[in-house]
Amino acid sequence: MASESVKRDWSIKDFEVGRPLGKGKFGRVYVARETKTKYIVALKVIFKEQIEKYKLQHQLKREMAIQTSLLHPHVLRLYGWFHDAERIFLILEYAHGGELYGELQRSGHFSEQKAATYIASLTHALAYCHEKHVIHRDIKPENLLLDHEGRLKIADFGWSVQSTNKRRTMCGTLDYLAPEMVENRPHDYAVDNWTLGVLCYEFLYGSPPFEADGQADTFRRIMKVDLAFPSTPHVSSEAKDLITLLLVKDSAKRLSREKILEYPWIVLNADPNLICPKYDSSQIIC
Ligand SMILES: Cc1nn(C)cc1-c1nc2c(-c3cnn(Cc4ccccc4)c3)c(Cl)cnc2[nH]1
Repeated sequence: MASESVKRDWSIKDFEVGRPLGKGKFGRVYVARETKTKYIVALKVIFKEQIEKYKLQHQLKREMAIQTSLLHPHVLRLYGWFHDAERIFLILEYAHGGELYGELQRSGHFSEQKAATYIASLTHALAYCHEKHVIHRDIKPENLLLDHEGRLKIADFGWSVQSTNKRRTMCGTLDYLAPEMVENRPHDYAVDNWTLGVLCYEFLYGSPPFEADGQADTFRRIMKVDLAFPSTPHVSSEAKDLITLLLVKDSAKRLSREKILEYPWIVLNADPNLICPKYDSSQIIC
């Protein structure tokens, strides 16, 4: 996709569209093959009518601008886009390994090695995003994909923002919300650190730490940081300590990205073969 990805006049004729991969509220994602190069991509099809109905033009433009600008091995690439009368097409990197959420549902929970590898991958990706003043704000297992070697890829920047000023107003989805987002207070990069704590817990126990029957109960549990660790032999006290250092109500006191990557449980368990701090100059960036 190297030279083609800078092509300005893509159309649906440039692709052989295959099976649907998933569906979101505003459209579906299909696997597709670029006809000339045979390059496999994911084609996200969004209906203009839906975007107009929910007044999401600005959010979609922001998602596209942000994801196009991000170049990191653990962030799904947005190679380009095009549109016709009814639809907008996003040409996305295809993640051959599918949705991490499906793997978590099938296995029930991950090993400490797999959980630490995914948390380290996410931390590198977030460090990169935060350097570019991007807060994802909606990291959850449903937005995480895997490549053919099992490397994690963050997808769907629909709720991310380019944060030039320090604090932002609220949005986001339930179980992964930091307290400052639940209270609709301005928030910054530290919300993604909280989410790393929620995800580490969910990777190891199979469900998020503040899960409850209704939204009000989940909100209350988040605000109280009502954190409990079921007794199980497959989760070490070191893992629980890391989660506890991330799920801190005061955002300024959450473990920093640098400290996460140096944390002994991460260093001991993460697989360096599946973690890419960044693209190096020798890698061909399509
Ligand atoms: C599923 C699946 N199974 N296998 C073997 C590969 C995949 C795969 N899926 C993707 C996908 C993919 C699919 N659905 N979704 C979820 C979604 C759908 C619509 C709007 C927003 C989010 C992402 C992508 Cl983008 C990019 N690459 C993908 N690869």
